[in-house]
Amino acid sequence: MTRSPRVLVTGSLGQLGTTMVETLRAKFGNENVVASDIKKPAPEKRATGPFVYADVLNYRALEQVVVDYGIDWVVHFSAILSAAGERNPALALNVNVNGFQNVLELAKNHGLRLLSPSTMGAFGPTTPKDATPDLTIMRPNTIYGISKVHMELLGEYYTEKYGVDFRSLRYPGIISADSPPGGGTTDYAVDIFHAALKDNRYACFLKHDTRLPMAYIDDCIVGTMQLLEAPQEALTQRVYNVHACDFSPEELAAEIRRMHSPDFAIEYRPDFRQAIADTWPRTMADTAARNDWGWNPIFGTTDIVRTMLDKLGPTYASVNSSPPAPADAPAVIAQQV
Ligand SMILES: NC(=O)C1=CN([C@@H]2O[C@H](COP(=O)(O)OP(=O)(O)OC[C@H]3O[C@@H](n4cnc5c(N)ncnc54)[C@H](O)[C@@H]3O)[C@@H](O)[C@H]2O)C=CC1
Ligand SMILES: CC(=O)[C@H](N)C(=O)O
Repeated sequence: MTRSPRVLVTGSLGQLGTTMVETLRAKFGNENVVASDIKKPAPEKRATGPFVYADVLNYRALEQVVVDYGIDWVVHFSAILSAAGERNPALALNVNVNGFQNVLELAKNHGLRLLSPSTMGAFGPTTPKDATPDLTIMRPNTIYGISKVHMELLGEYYTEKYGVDFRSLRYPGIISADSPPGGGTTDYAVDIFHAALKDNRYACFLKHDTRLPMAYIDDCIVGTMQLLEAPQEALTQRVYNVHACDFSPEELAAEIRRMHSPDFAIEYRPDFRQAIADTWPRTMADTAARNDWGWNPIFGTTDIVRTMLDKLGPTYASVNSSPPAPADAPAVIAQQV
């Protein structure tokens, strides 16, 4: 392909889609990246390039976008995450299974490259928890995990049977200051920064010692671009573990105390998300991703904490220094963060 690929991003208004669209547009040109979701974009997002309202459950609507815009590649980010999925398993099953099947059929029928991320949540309680390999026991007990195993296997099947260029990475929890998380078990690792800067205290929904794999958004997006652009012949498998760092809530809180405030207070009130986290790996082995297409994350826990505090700090500094809002004014925090 000599011209820039034309890329469709589903779920473009979610936590990862927001940054992925910006990155793709910077690389391939605004007009070559079509953002889509079932929400209304803010005017500033709409201004940077094409946006279409498209439900991934509607095959014809997706196909029309592919035909109208001459799409070559699809980055499929529409999904219902782990905690939201346990709240509404029927919705998660529908979006994650039927939505993915639609996108996969589209890739088959129109010769598209398809990147659809998986997750550490595709592993389950009987999976080895440390240095979890790419190939191991996968018997998740969340609807999110079950739907992602289905996605991985079906993608591989379409590659084998129909030659679809399907690619996937099993992300750890992703931490970003730029867009809010969408209903996952690792959301605490974003929420904690907002709470630290706003109130200097946080009530964590996971236990103090729950160690999970994590990555900063910049590493996540760089790695996703690397896999998306890798030559077919470099890929020895279709689905890759990626790991950047791992920590527990108490370790994260200690770093926040060190870098932000020694008085930062955290209490632990585990809820239903603890049972989900308990089934996930503590660390993942990602040698194949490093060897095949150059996965090489640079943000460790300390870097993440410093970056999150630096990026979010100014917003809260201005909020905290504002005069008290009148009782009937809308919440400033909700508007700005
Ligand atoms: N954020 C994270 O920590 C991780 C994310 N992932 C995966 O990365 C992908 C993106 O995740 P996030 O951006 O965090 O999710 P998110 O929940 O922030 O965004 C998902 C987007 O999908 C859209 N969506 C939902 N139903 C739809 C439908 N029927 N049609 C079209 N769009 C629909 C939502 O409106 C939302 O904007 C997902 O596949 C997720 O499983 C995997 C591991 C970690
Ligand atoms: C790890 C994920 O897939 C996501 N962040 C979630 O917690 O559901």
